[in-house]
Amino acid sequence: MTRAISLHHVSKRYRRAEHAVDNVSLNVEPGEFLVLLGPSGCGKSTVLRMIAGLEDITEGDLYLDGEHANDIPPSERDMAMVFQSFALYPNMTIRDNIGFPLRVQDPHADRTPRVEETARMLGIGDLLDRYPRQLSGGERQRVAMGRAISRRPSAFLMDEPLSNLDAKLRSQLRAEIAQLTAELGVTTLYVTHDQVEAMSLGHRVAVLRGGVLQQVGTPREIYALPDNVFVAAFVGTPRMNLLQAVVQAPLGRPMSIVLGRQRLPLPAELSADQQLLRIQQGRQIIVGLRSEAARIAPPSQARAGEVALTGIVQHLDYQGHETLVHLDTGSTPAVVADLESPRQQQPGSSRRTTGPGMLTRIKDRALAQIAAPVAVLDPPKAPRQRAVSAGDLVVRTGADLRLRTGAQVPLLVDMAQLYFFDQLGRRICPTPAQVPGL
Ligand SMILES: Nc1ncnc2c1ncn2[C@@H]1O[C@H](COP(=O)(O)OP(=O)(O)OP(=O)(O)O)[C@@H](O)[C@H]1O
Repeated sequence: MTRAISLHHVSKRYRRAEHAVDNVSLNVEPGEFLVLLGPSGCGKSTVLRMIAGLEDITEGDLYLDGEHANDIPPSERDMAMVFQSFALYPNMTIRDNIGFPLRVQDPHADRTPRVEETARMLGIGDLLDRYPRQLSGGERQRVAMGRAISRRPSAFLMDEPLSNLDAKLRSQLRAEIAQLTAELGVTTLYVTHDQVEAMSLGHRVAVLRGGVLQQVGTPREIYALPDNVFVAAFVGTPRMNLLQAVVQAPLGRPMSIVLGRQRLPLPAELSADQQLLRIQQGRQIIVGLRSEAARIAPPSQARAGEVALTGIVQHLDYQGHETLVHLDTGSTPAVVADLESPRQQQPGSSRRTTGPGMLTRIKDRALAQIAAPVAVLDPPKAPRQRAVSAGDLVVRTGADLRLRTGAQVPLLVDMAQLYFFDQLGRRICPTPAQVPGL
């Protein structure tokens, strides 16, 4: 049997500390693979542990198959957890490790068929008589998985099970986990801070920040229609470029988006989506563009819907099959609070910042209005003193394009691929109707 798991306005506070999990509501369908994604400390493990019954729920309700489950003891929830650390019994063989939950369930039952079938599914059938110390990290994590699945629980709760493994093994085991859980058809909640893992594994992904659920959707929805700048910046590699901008909508003249010292003209005939920007006239907004939304090419090669900018090459990030070009276009990146690895400014940068006091005040004010997104913008008309920077825009090019740092290059931006977010970081457009194939 596989379970439906439902959280209704669930919060967790550890003693008097602030919320580790704040008013999370989430439905996981039977047989679904749902990934909880977010930076370190955002409350992912706490959500998982509350579902497992290892943590009390401070407020709100948990339902398992529709039954109120806040007070059901962990042993009666019929769930199996897999942790980051393998935690195998060192003095037991692999056979006994995998069979251990079955022994607890029924000491007299013949465990052999189930243990051998489980080991076969995980490709460790030939390791059953070894001890954990005689296995590699990947093999040990397979055994840990085997122990979780041997008694066929109704749900798997996996807490960063692959994070101790090297990249190659991680990607191999990721594929195996996807296959295995699909084969077993068991509801799975999987915690990770790795967006690549989340996007490749989850039927749906739930993004958390600071204990607050930001967005739940299929990987495609999360990538194509991020609800706010946090999700936009957290999902996708390289990170979405997020630039501070101002909307100019003069009466009787075409609208444009001012990005520092350059501007993006909008067509005279605005799409329904672009009309939504009109009410932002004169306000600061955030423009988001993924690195594939702009290309290095002269205005003469512009296709319909592309507009020209220029940038100065700051840094070339050679990736083998492509190069990521870091450019300075004279605009100012928006700061997204709580991102694990915000884009660093290079040493020597003397760009004016708002300072920690100001940042905190703006952030607090934003949080007071909405519990979710926070973007921090420079105050309007802040004098900009720019020196060396890591650039404000990253663009992909073919690896064979020869560029040198310091050179000015022409850019073409595909206006159809832009995202616009309001001052608090909430998406204004595109609207779902504008994104085909979702
Ligand atoms: N037992 C505890 N007592 C007090 N605070 C705790 C406890 N466990 C977790 N926290 C706090 O709750 C918040 C959420 O922690 P949690 O472990 O759920 O985050 P996470 O997203 O899983 O992080 P990571 O990816 O680093 O494991 C953090 O601020 C953490 O310090």
